[in-house]
Amino acid sequence: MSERIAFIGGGNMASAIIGGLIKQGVLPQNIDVVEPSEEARNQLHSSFGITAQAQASAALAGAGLVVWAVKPQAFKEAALAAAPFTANALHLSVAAGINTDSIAAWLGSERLVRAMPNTPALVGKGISGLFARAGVSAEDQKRVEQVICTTGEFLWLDTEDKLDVVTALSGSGPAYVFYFMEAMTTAGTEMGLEREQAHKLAVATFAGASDLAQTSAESPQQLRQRVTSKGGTTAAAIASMEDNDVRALLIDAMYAARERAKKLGAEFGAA
Ligand SMILES: NC(=O)C1=CN([C@@H]2O[C@H](COP(=O)(O)OP(=O)(O)OC[C@H]3O[C@@H](n4cnc5c(N)ncnc54)[C@H](O)[C@@H]3O)[C@@H](O)[C@H]2O)C=CC1
Ligand SMILES: O=C(O)[C@@H]1CCC=N1
Repeated sequence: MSERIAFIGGGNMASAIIGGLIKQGVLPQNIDVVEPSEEARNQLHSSFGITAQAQASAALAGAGLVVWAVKPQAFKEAALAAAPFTANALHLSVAAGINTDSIAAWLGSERLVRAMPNTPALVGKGISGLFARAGVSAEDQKRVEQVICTTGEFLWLDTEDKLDVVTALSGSGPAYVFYFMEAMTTAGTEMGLEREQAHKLAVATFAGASDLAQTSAESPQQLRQRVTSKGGTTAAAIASMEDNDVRALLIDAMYAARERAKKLGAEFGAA
C-alpha cells in the first residue's frame, strides 16, 4: 500500500480508517486530508502526525484512492471543490444515504465504491457493507478491501439499496447497543450498584454475549433460551419486554433509520 490516499473530511470515520491504515504500516506522509475545521486538523496532527489541508488543492492529484468521509449535507460542495484534482483516482464514499449516481455525476467518475462502516472501526472491530459501481474493476475492489479490512470485517452487496439496510442495521447499530447499555446501567444503579460496577457489568455482558453468538453454532434465539430458565428471572424480564413490544419497537427503529437514509439521499443527492 505505497500509493497516496486522500481523505475528504477528517472527522470520526476518516480517523477510524486512518488509524487502521497507520497500524498496518501506511506512512502518515502518504495520507492527504482535506478538513476545513482547524480543531479537527489539530486533532489529526496530534493523533497521527498528519498535516491536513483546509481546502482541496492540486496536492490531491497524487492520490490513487480518495475516501469521502464528509456528512451527506456537505458532500456535494466538497465533491465539486475536489473533483478537478481527483480525475484519475478510485473513489470510496462512506456517507450515509448519498447514492453513487449522485457521486458519480459530481465527480465525473464511475470508479466508485460506496461503503457503510460503523464506529467499532475505531478499535479494528467494525463491519462494513460495500457496493461497487460497474466501472470498478476487480483490482479496484481488492484495493478497497485492503483499506477497509484495516477497520474490521466487510461484505459486498449486489444492489445499492441494500446499503440503506446496512446503514440501519450495523451503521447505526452501535448506537442501539449503547442505548441498551445506558438503560441497563441506569437500572443497575437505581437498584443499588455503584455506577461504575453497573457500567462494567453491562459492557462485559454485551462483549461476552457477542463473542458467544459469534463462536456458537446455535442461533441467538437458542442462546437466549439457554439463559431463560422456566419460571426464572430472565423469563420475567423477557415477558416484560414482550408485553411492552420492545421487539416491534426495535424493528420500527430500524425502518426509521432506513427511511432517513433514503431521505438524505433524496435531499442532498444530485437533482
Ligand atoms: N459516525 C458514524 O457512526 C458513521 C458515519 N458514517 C458516515 O461518515 C460520514 C462522516 O461522518 P463522521 O466522520 O461521523 O462525521 P464528522 O462530523 O466527524 O466528520 C466529517 C468532517 O467533514 C468535515 N467537512 C465539512 N465540510 C467539508 C468539506 N467541504 N470538505 C472536506 N471536509 C469537510 C467536517 O469539518 C468534519 O470534520 C458521514 O457521511 C456519515 O454518514 C458512516 C458510517 C458510520
Ligand atoms: O447517523 C448517521 O447518519 C451515521 C450513519 C450511520 C451512523 N451514523
